[in-house]
Order: sequence, then structure tokens, then C-alpha cells
Amino acid sequence: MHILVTGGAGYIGSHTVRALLAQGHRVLVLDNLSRGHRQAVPAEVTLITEDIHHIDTVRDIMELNKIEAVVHFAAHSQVGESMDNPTIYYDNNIVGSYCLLEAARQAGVQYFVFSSTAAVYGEPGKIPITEDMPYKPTNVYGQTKLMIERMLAQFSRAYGLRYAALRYFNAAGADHDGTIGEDHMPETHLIPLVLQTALGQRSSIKIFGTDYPTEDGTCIRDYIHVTDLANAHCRVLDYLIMGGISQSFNLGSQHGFSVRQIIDAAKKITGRNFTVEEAPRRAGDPAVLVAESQKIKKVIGWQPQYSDVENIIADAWQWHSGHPHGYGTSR
Ligand SMILES: NC(=O)c1ccc[n+]([C@@H]2O[C@H](COP(=O)([O-])OP(=O)(O)OC[C@H]3O[C@@H](n4cnc5c(N)ncnc54)[C@H](O)[C@@H]3O)[C@@H](O)[C@H]2O)c1
Ligand SMILES: O=c1ccn([C@@H]2O[C@H](COP(=O)(O)OP(=O)(O)O[C@H]3O[C@H](CO)[C@H](O)[C@H](O)[C@H]3O)[C@@H](O)[C@H]2O)c(=O)[nH]1
Repeated sequence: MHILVTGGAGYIGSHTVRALLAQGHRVLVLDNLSRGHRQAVPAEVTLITEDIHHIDTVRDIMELNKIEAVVHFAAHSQVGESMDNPTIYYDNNIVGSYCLLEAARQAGVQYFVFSSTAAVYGEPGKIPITEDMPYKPTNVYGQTKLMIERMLAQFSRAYGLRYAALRYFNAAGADHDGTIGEDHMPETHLIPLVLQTALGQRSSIKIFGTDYPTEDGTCIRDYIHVTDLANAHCRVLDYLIMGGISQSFNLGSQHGFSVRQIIDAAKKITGRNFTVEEAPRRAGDPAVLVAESQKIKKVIGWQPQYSDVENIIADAWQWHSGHPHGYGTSR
């Protein structure tokens, strides 16, 4: 298939581009490089430096390249930033996704896979989280992703678009070959921050909150290897092409790890000791987020293969220790 990957120069997008190529698809990346890296896109893939807001240009690109499916990663995705500056989230995520969908509609694209998030559930009433639980996002980022899921449902109903919205839990790790990985600026995610501390690039890692109602008092999350996420996109595309119905799926490992457990595992895998500080809670952090991922297993047959937490940290460590400055400063 001819597939357009928006945000393909970013963290999860660049891993998915590789997985799609390995499946034999023809892939085109569209990324404005606002937060991505040219070096993350394989040399054999054309990178179009363009913004998803430009409906006419994006439609022409889709038509010219006979695009049949869009895999849509392009977004802003920092919870804290979304609360401090909601306008850029409404614009980049909601308006941008609307423009992309409209371009896809005009170009007659049939299939659409969307990066949604566990943040659509907010503070869940029970664990593990199933797809039918209430949507109560507690931050602007989660609200924008929920709005896009609703837009997709309407485009599907009215225009026949076939879509899947994939609600990732905590994406982590890096390609096992060590050549691509996570490079966000600023970095806010726990595992890269812990590993940067192990590398001596940060003086300490702060634990945000030690008084949560969990066994060790720190937040519990469900970490999913980025390669498992990438493979899920390939499987979901196959499902849609085979006539699968449009719907949303959780993508998690179904196992929860506390912040302290992640730090301890990182010390073990890196063989390095580093300073850990206890700090106040970070606003808006739910105590526990763990996915129930049985739906995608039943419907599509996907289940994580690489998401053992030590394996995730080992692959991430290989990337961070081999690329202490990420992709460098150039975009
Ligand atoms: N990282 C996670 O743990 C996580 C969890 C849940 C959901 N997600 C979602 O997955 C997707 C990818 O996340 P990521 O961590 O790889 O993010 P990322 O920031 O590494 O990648 C996003 C890419 O989109 C590009 N982009 C942003 N706005 C654009 C625009 N208007 N036009 C064109 N390109 C644009 C950026 O340059 C970047 O390359 C996002 O939609 C995010 O919300 C991520
Ligand atoms: O320096 C840090 C950084 C994080 N944490 C803690 O580590 C856990 C994981 O935090 P991350 O920032 O790595 O991830 P989040 O769970 O906050 O966010 C993830 O899940 C969200 C859904 O809830 C969104 O999808 C978001 O994009 C995705 O990264 C949280 O309890 C956080 O408080 C620390 O203790 N110290």
C-alpha cells in the first residue's frame, strides 16, 4: 500500500515507518520538523517538510502519490504544556487533524490510523482500563485527542472512512538495532530522564510524589515498547484493509510498574548509581494507569512481544548511551 505517515520524523512515527517498510509498504513521511528529526527518517523514504494544516497542499501530495492510508502521529503531546498553553493544542491537534482529515477526504483516502492516548480516560474508576470506560480527560492534551476520535467517528459515518484510534499507554524503549530512539526537547518522560541521569547529564532524577495509594507510594504506569506499538500499526492497517470495522483500541502491556521500580530497574541495567530525589506530586498525574489490552488481541491478534520492562530499558539505554545528544541539534 501507499501510506502517508504524518509525524514520521518523531519518536513513535519513525519506528512505525521502519515497521511499515519491513512489511513492503511504500511510505511517504510528512512532518514539519517542529519536534522531529530528519535523521530519524530512513534515507530511502521521502520526507516532505510540510504542515498538516495546509489542506490543499496535503491533498495534492496525497493525490500525486496515490495515498491509500494515512497513519497520523503529528501532534503536540506534552500534558503540562497543554495546560499552560492550550491554544497551541487546539490548533495543532484539533484544527491540524481536521485539516488532514479533510485533505484525506478530498483525496479519497480510505484508511486512517490515529495516535490516541490513555489520557482520554483521565483518572480511571477502576484498573485495568477497558475501552468502554468513561472518557474524562483531565488535561487539554487528552481532550484534544478525544475530540479527534469523535471527528474520526463522524468522518467514518458520513464519508465511509475506515479508521482505528490507538490509545497508547506509556511508549518507551527504542529500536533494538540502536540507531533510532527517543529525542524530545524538552524531555518530560520518565525513562529517558532516568537514563540521562545515569549518563551524568542530569544531577538527579526526581520522583514526583511518594504519597500515592500504591504499594511504594509512587505512580504506576503501563510501559509499552515502541517496537510493539510500531508493529500494532501494521496489524491494524491489515485489519482495516480486510474489512475490519472502525474502532478504538488500547495498546498497553497490561503490567504496571511504579516510578521506584523503573528507577531500580534502570540502576540494574545500566550498572550505574545516581541520585534520586523525592519531590512533590506533578499536577494532573493519576496514581495508576494500566491497560486492559484484550480487545486488540481478540479482534486483531496483536499482543506485545518486547514490552518486558527490563528489555524496554535495555533498548532505551543502548540508544541513549550510544547517542548521548540524541540526533544532535540539527533538524
Ligand atoms: N510518547 C508517548 O508516550 C505517547 C503516548 C500516547 C500518545 N502519543 C501520541 O503519539 C504521537 C507520536 O508521539 P511521539 O512521542 O512520537 O511525538 P513526537 O513529538 O516525537 O513526534 C511528533 C511529530 O509530529 C511532527 N508534527 C507536529 N506537529 C505537526 C504539524 N502540524 N504538521 C506536521 N508535522 C507535525 C513533529 O515534528 C514530530 O516529528 C502523538 O500524536 C502523541 O500524542 C504519544
Ligand atoms: O522526572 C520525572 C518524570 C516522570 N515521573 C513520573 O513518572 C510517571 C510517568 O511519567 P511520564 O511523563 O513518563 O508519562 P505520563 O504517564 O505522564 O504520560 C504518558 O501517558 C499520558 C497518558 O496518561 C500521555 O499519553 C503522555 O503522552 C504519555 O507520555 C508519572 O507518574 C510521573 O509523575 C517522575 O516521577 N519523574
